[in-house]
Amino acid sequence: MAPLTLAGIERAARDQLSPEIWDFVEGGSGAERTLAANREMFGRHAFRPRALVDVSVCAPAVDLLGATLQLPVGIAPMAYHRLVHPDGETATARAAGKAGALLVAGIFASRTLEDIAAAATGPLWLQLYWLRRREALAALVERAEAAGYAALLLTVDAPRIGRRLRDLRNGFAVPPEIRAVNLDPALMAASHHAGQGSSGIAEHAREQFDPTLTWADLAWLRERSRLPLVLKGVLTAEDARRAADHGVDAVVVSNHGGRQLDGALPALAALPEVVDALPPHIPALLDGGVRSGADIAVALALGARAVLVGRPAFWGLATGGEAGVGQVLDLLRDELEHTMALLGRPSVADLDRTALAPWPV
Ligand SMILES: Cc1cc2nc3c(=O)[nH]c(=O)nc-3n(C[C@H](O)[C@H](O)[C@H](O)COP(=O)(O)O)c2cc1C
Ligand SMILES: CCCCCCC(=O)C(=O)O
Repeated sequence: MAPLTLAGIERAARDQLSPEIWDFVEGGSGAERTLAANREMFGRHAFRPRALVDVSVCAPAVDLLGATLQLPVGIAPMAYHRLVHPDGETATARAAGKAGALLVAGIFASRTLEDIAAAATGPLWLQLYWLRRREALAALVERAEAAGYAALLLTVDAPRIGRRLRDLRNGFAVPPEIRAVNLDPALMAASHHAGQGSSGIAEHAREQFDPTLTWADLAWLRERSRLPLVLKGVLTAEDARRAADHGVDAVVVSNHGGRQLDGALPALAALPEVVDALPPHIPALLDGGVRSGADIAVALALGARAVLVGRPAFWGLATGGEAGVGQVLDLLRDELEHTMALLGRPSVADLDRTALAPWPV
């Protein structure tokens, strides 16, 4: 029987992957408090269902930066999809397109930006880290525009890589046959070697990520591209207001899936203050701990325009390539429509804070 929950797909994925890769995917930073809290926050909300509403048609479609998503879900940017399946990002792109979901390809994609774009049939964004070598960034932006990417997403919660104890203990390094093919190999050398008590990921970031990045630098990126700009890693009202002041087009409320600052606010807890601080024309997305359609309904009710899922996409990819990612997205769609029907809120516009109450303790 096909898995009935994402947890079933997660269990199957664990059997497919080596312990080191499993730890890299699943792990968080420090004591993994934020990783756990991302999930726990969803359990703090109860639904307030309304009766006698016509729910014969439940429509989860939303508009996002000029595109329609049939499913208010995107696949979060993740490095190296080929770590978990030989087809890598092109399989993910095909599955996202079929499901009407967004794909955010990562700067450390293991397939070329052009191959990913050719496989994509839905909205496609490119994620960037701010590298010290700005000319490498500029070249990527130019390629992304030419290949038809619809937005640039800049990750702003990683001036350095979080202390991921599992990776440090495992001495995790990216296997030599898996490459960030869109970047000069010389830039990526450190990611393939783990020093004593370190990981290749941490070494690479120390060498290549620019920790001097500030709000003033966003103008440099704006000058190089007319694509909408999305900031990922906003957790406070203060930063949401600054993002709006700097003309950002959308933000992702995210703590990087608990992989960066351990002890940072759970993403769902930060969502209302960010939404309330943004002007209505700037949408907020949320990622971190979304594992079911009911979770998506909670996030939308708290004001997210859409959610991103990270690890679940890798579970699907590991277990079945394109079909596996499709299974994850189809499950999320079925569960979301089911929740909307039983909640008496048949469209996304009906999902607002009146749909929720604090879970009674
Ligand atoms: C294996 C893995 C690789 C990731 N790589 C990136 C990346 O390259 N850039 C980035 O902005 N976020 C990266 N993330 C974070 C995700 O974009 C996202 O914020 C997080 O996975 C959401 O939490 P979830 O996994 O609980 O859904 C990565 C996450 C994982 C699990
Ligand atoms: C080798 C480059 C660093 C990849 C970092 C990927 C990432 O953001 C993650 O959370 O892992």
